[in-house]
Amino acid sequence: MFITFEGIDGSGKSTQMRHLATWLQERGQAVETMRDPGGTQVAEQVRTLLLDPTSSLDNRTELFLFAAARAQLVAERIRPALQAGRVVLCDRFYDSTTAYQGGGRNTVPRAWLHSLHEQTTGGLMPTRTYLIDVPVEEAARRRRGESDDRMEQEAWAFHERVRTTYRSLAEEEPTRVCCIDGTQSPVQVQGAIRADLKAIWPSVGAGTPS
Ligand SMILES: Nc1ncnc2c1ncn2[C@@H]1O[C@H](COP(=O)(O)OP(=O)(O)OP(=O)(O)O)[C@@H](O)[C@H]1O
Ligand SMILES: Cc1cn([C@H]2C[C@H](O)[C@@H](COP(=O)(O)O)O2)c(=O)[nH]c1=O
Repeated sequence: MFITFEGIDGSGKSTQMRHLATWLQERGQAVETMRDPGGTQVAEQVRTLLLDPTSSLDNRTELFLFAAARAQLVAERIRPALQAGRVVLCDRFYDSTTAYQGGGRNTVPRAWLHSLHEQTTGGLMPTRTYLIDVPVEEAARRRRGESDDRMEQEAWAFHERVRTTYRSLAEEEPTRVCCIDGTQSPVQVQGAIRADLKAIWPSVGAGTPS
């Protein structure tokens, strides 16, 4: 089972992934958590370059660096973990490229992004994706006081385009992308995620409740 968490910066997806990992582990599942970009030595180095506010990157360079980090993460960690029967939880994945480099920057057409993903990862897609949807204002409020990485310094309109693209992905792929109202309390958001997961994976809810 491969589950990803998506949303604009500050939406609360990392918080939700942490809580879901704990819940699954309490139910006896072998869980591996990771983040994209990152999760391997090489991909963490690429992440540092990508998110450094002083990095001046051409849009195409940025796209290829995200794709390179993901290729490494898939080869080194995600595929081996899935093959070993573990549950993989990943903070962001390919949908982030569609939303940020596609919707946000309009770097290259969507079909081109798909074929880059096919070539670099074999087209691996999550079983289920939780899109934590919050308005841009709310996400900015939640991020206040935290260090701003390069993408977070983008203009308001950029983040609006990213959010719009995410929401359209949820409409286009309702069997994979589950859009959750992220303005609710963390407990309520987690409840919605667990309810959805139990519906698509009934045996997971049968474990000892926390
Ligand atoms: N449902 C919520 N309501 C209010 N605050 C929240 C909620 N979920 C998370 N937060 C707070 O918002 C901030 C951002 O949360 P988190 O780090 O989980 O978001 P994120 O989407 O992973 O952010 P980023 O993409 O910037 O890493 C944290 O201070 C967190 O405690
Ligand atoms: C995978 C991926 C990520 N991004 C952006 C989205 C965020 O601004 C950062 C990652 O930071 P986070 O704290 O881990 O959320 O990178 C992107 O633009 N394209 C991608 O493919």
